[in-house]
Amino acid sequence: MNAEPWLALLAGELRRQGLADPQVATVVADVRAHLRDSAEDPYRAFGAPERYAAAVAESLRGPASHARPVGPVRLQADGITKRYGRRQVLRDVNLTVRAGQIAAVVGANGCGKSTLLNICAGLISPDAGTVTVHGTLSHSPQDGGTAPYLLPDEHFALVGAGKGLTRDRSRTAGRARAGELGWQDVGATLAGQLSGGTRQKLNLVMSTLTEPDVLLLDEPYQGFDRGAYVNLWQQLWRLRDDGKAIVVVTHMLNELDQVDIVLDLTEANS
Ligand SMILES: Nc1ncnc2c1ncn2[C@@H]1O[C@H](COP(=O)(O)OP(=O)(O)OP(=O)(O)O)[C@@H](O)[C@H]1O
Repeated sequence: MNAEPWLALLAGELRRQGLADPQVATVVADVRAHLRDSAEDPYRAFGAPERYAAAVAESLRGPASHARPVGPVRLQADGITKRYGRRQVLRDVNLTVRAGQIAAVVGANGCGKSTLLNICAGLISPDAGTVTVHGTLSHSPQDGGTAPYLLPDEHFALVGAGKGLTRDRSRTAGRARAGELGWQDVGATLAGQLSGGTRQKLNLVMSTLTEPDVLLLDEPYQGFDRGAYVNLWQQLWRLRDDGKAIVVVTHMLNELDQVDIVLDLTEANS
């Protein structure tokens, strides 16, 4: 659908909220890119423009004021630099996340968010810099990660087996996590035949099933409807309260006041 009328309303509301023109342009460009990539209806993805604008404005006014108890460092990325051929993607990026913290990695399309997550997950090497992980780690990539000819329960069993869980316990735990995301009818549909949003929920459940100390999530809400999106953040806040260190790549700026660290890679690389 044509998202431009919704984006025009958003821009007007952001200005009314007191954002400067460059900030408005950045927010609108990010949202436009997200809508283009996801092909989602803006009302479904972001809700009413005035409400989204109000939430973004509140996020940008400052980080969460409530002090939260945090634990030891779980993930430390120091001086991460990466180039692909001539293209410098990451330049001296630093990120420290402690137990009980959520870090949001934000920035324009192509600024290196997934690259940073892949480096933190150990999937690719940086040209310079180090990543130290204290504890177990799980990574939920932006796409892929599920096997099209396996059932959701079989995914749970495979992941659970890695942690020594029986098939039954894995299925029970997986279905419970799925239920928290509003996915109740985990049944006989192969992963390849699930809707995109439901497949993303499967990805997310697999990532959290083993109770990792560090959870890396790359745009985990893609294809989610509004209810599932809300459930996702509630699940992340619960995991944070349980002492997990979470890094989430997001284009959804309205939740930034609910995270502990914001790493803007567009700014970091400029
Ligand atoms: N294996 C690769 N080889 C060459 N270039 C790559 C490779 N992977 C990523 N890039 C490039 O590096 C840049 C950063 O990509 P990355 O996927 O990390 O960005 P991103 O911030 O996650 O983007 P988006 O918001 O669109 O998901 C892009 O220009 C991309 O084309």
